[in-house]
Amino acid sequence: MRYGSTDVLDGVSFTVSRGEVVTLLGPNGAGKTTTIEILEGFRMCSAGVVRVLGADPSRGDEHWRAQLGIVLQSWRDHGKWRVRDLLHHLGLYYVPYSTPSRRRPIPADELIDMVGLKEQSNQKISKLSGGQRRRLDVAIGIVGRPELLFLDEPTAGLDPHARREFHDLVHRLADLDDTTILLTTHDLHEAEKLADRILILAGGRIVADGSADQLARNVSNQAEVRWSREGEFYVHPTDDATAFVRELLAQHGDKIGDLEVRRASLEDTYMAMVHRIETGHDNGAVTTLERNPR
Ligand SMILES: Nc1ncnc2c1ncn2[C@@H]1O[C@H](COP(=O)(O)OP(=O)(O)OP(=O)(O)O)[C@@H](O)[C@H]1O
Repeated sequence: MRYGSTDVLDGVSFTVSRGEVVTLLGPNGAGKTTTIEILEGFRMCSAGVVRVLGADPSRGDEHWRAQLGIVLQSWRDHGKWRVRDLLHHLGLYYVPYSTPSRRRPIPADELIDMVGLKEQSNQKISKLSGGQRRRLDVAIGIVGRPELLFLDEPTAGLDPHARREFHDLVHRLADLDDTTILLTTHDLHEAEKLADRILILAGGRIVADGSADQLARNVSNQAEVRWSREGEFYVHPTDDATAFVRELLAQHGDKIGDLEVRRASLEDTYMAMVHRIETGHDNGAVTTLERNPR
């Protein structure tokens, strides 16, 4: 993908299966929004082939568009509308696309309940707080019970409680409605919690593709074993934590306490991979690993 004479995406290639929750991570300016906008049909790519639900997004018709849910990074419209009225009104667009297996739209009151806006349902949108506005954005994104949902930094501005509720909602959409979800976030804990699969975009290309656990193991196979014995605390790095712990217990049995095995976190992995790209120590290969069953 090229803006003017600058290539911002180059050779980005991935497939997402139905019902999968995929998180796109990457530093500011890596091209996450550009990627999502191409998939949504909002931006034409300058080269390459893109298929979303079987269609070229730049030529997607109304029927194709009705299968998608989109939550953009930010938008500020409909200030004079009241929450319930807007959701009801937007829902009407999806009525012709309802099927026996996928009832469309989600009724406004059910939706309001799902995103935790019951107390604000009759409030004007211009009066909502930033976090409440974000919940409304998510409600607008899912009103048509989408097959495929794009979420661009959906939890920016949400408090911890709202964030947790949003995570439950994502799991519910994926598990109960078999919704395929592609989201971007800068919150690595969130990525780890939500994603079946993580794609890391850096330097205009995908540098890693796998579950959080698999990515961590790829960066470092070493685990850290921590324990206490007779009031002393110990730490030992090892490539085979299971064998080490077995031996430790065989030698010291009941005297071992506070046993912990720690692996590299997603943050360690992410930092290492992005650092490799930014310092030019990358070999150009994509780290592709198995997927994580939810
Ligand atoms: N309309 C545009 N015209 C020219 N360049 C653009 C345009 N939109 C984005 N870019 C550039 O393309 C690159 C990728 O931007 P993009 O918004 O896709 O990144 P991002 O990964 O979503 O970033 P962030 O995490 O900051 O949201 C950046 O270098 C940006 O400056």
